[in-house]
Amino acid sequence: MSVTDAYGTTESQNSPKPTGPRRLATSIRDLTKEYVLKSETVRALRGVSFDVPEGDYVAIMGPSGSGKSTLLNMLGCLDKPTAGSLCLGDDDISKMTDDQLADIRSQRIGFVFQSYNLIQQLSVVENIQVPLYYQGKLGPKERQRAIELATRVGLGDRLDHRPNQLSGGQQQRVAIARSLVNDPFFVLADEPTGNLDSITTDEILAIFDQLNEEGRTIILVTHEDDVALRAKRIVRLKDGMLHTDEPVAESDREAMRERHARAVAELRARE
Ligand SMILES: Nc1ncnc2c1ncn2[C@@H]1O[C@H](COP(=O)(O)OP(=O)(O)OP(=O)(O)O)[C@@H](O)[C@H]1O
Repeated sequence: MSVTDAYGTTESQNSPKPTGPRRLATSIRDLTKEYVLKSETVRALRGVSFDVPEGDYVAIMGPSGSGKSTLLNMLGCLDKPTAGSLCLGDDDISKMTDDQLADIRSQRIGFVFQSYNLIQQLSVVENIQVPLYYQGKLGPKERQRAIELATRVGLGDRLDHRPNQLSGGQQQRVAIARSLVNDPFFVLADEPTGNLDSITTDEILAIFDQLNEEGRTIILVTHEDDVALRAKRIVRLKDGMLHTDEPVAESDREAMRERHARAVAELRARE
């Protein structure tokens, strides 16, 4: 299946990005998801609509049961909506076959999970290459790209280490590098700092800041206000509906970055 962008052009990994109006990384319209159980139907999403332009940095929040994981599953092409649409470029995932969903999931979505989800038997470089493996792309060029990404996230001196020889923060860096290897529509991060201490959380959020400054689109699910306030925009779900969708003022983002940096400096001084 070819993957086309919002202008109908087929994208390749290195295709130059056209200038002009901002393209959409994803467009969500009246997204509805119902789970049919024996005795009841759970309406997990009830008509959610919003767009994510390329280069945006969105935090998705909401109380337990509000539909965040359900939305994340669809953004990650792990599940299809009951009604409504979710477009990645011009492709609506609700119209895709399971095979097409699997292709787009492995080729154009970058996942970062709370629990890193690395393969213990593989080295840092090999873990970063895993999404390419599923496309049969494992030549020297791809290995070089994985090495560059490892170096990019500060693991240039850990290329042959296994996950169990790395700290939690280093493992999450591997996961971030892996998420970028396919030049994804967006990086989809599910509570990426949930298992990390505050120093490491700040380091990981700094990597996201940097990636976003370079134009990467980031969609992140979090329960933590401090993490959400590093994003450019916060979408809140409530009872399966979009409750609020608000930009984060640059001054608030900067204040949060400074607060994190101060906290890290204080912790380091105590060590
Ligand atoms: N596979 C499923 N079958 C039936 N109901 C489900 C299923 N998955 C989720 N739900 C229900 O859909 C609603 C939304 O769940 P979801 O997991 O998306 O919420 P959430 O915001 O991610 O919650 P949390 O923050 O606790 O992870 C809940 O009422 C949940 O019980």
